[in-house]
Amino acid sequence: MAEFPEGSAAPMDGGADAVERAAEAALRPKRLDEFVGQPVVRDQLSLVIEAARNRGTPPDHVLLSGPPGLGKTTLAMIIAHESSGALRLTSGPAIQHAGDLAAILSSLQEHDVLFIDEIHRLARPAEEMLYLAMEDFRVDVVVGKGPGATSIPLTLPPFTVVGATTRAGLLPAPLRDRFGLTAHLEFYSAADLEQVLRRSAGLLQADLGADAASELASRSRGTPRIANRLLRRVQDFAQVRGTGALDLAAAHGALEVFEVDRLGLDRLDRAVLRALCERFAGRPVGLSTLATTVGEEPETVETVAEPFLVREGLVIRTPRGRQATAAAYSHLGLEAPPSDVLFS
Ligand SMILES: Nc1ncnc2c1ncn2[C@@H]1O[C@H](COP(=O)(O)OP(=O)(O)OP(=O)(O)O)[C@@H](O)[C@H]1O
Repeated sequence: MAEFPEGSAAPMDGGADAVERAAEAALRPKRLDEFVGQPVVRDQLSLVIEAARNRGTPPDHVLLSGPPGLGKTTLAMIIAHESSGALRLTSGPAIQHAGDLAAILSSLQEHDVLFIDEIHRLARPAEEMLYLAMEDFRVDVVVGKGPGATSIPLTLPPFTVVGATTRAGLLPAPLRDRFGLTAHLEFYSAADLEQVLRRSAGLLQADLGADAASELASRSRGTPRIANRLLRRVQDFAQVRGTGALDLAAAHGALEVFEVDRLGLDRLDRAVLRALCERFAGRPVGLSTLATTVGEEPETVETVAEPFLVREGLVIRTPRGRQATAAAYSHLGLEAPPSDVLFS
């Protein structure tokens, strides 16, 4: 299991390199009152954390769901910070065997916050071990093999599990039920993203123009991670090809170089839309066929591209598959097929 100093990055984004991750970590809010937007989730967490603090117990287990880059890891770090616990990070795919989880659980200290990213990908035996640990603060450690194996019950100190998932629907009900608080993170409004950008520019000691902030906010796919990345690309552009100022011209220049379109869609988003509109001519398409067409994993299409395209009304999910809407055609500058094809 990886342990990271508070505020450092989790090993969460296969595509981001170490430099990007370090830059991301530097911009992470450390306290709940620095966390922008998501007022419902913030309010719920603040209540749970304060009540636990008053009781002298760790906060109840928390499940965070939502698309990538909306702040799940950041919130886990904040929960640890606000409840004066140490943060321990791991992920569902990193736990291959129940023994891996037993080792992690048996090393926990009182008030630790155990963050399990992609918790929907935990193997079944580990999942069952986690039920017991979350409910009774107990783990059965198996010693030896075969008929001579014995199980030694181990009492764990009180701790908090923060689970993160992009696919809450895949979590088995018994695991979901062990979380005292389930919070869903929504895409951010442009106004919230402007605030994220202003805060990040302040930390980077960069003077971000108001119109540049507003332009970047509206092109960040409702996602703070993307807003922060765009900000850094605007800094690059301003430094190399601009006047040094983070103004609207530098924002437009960077957005063009990095092929971010009017709605903030990126290469994968547009590939999905093009496949639905051109290749499949507006007919419903199954997820795996769509993923193969754009050369991505089905899970990536479903969790990374699709939620925003659906929110923007460019794609709809029907029982027969994914379908482009008339707005998708219009966004790509294509003529939409007759409505009896589009909504057949
Ligand atoms: N509400 C927020 N206010 C300010 N910054 C935020 C907020 N949410 C996220 N960020 C910033 O966005 C970046 C990505 O956030 P984070 O890593 O927590 O997302 P995530 O949901 O855990 O993503 P993933 O599912 O890919 O692991 C971080 O650098 C963080 O600083």
